[in-house]
Amino acid sequence: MIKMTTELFNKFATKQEELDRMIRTKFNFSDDDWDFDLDTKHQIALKVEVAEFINNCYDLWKYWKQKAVNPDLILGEAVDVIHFIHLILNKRQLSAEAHIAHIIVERVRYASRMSYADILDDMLNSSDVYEIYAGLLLILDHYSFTLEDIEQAYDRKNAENHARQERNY
Ligand SMILES: O=c1ccn([C@H]2C[C@H](O)[C@@H](COP(=O)(O)O)O2)c(=O)[nH]1
Repeated sequence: MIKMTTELFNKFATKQEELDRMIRTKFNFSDDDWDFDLDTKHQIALKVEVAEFINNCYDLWKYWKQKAVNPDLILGEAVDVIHFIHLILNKRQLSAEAHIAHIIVERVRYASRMSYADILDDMLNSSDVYEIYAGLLLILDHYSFTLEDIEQAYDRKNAENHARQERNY
């Protein structure tokens, strides 16, 4: 079972804030723009990444497809979801411990669920970042990814996001 640690949660929160601060400065957004005006756009971004993640976990729901899933693509989409989750959570004034407690509540709720498809369905329909985070970690665990895999993939994508902005992609 993947268990998010306070240490890794804080690391993601900090690296996300560094990336987002650079993007805010580059595109001249005030803190208020970020917290309020851009909120809808952040919600859209999260939903789109969740859908892309689910589309790559197709062996859990595309009963008509036999091709093996691509673990690298699944992990890559998962860390895009994690970027936008931490972007949104950074707007809330809560400790890492409090955030993790919310994730655990959702994980326990999922434990009574029937299938992984039910979890994906919940993630797709949810606007609750804790529910999405808990579902994501359960699905990644199902594919045998570890917390270390997630950390490495996040670090790689975070560096790529900085590089993309440097070259104005
Ligand atoms: O304010 C932002 C905007 C984008 N991203 C990151 C999250 C994803 O890893 C990636 C998605 O970008 P596209 O591939 O959808 O362009 O950008 C942020 O972290 N903060």
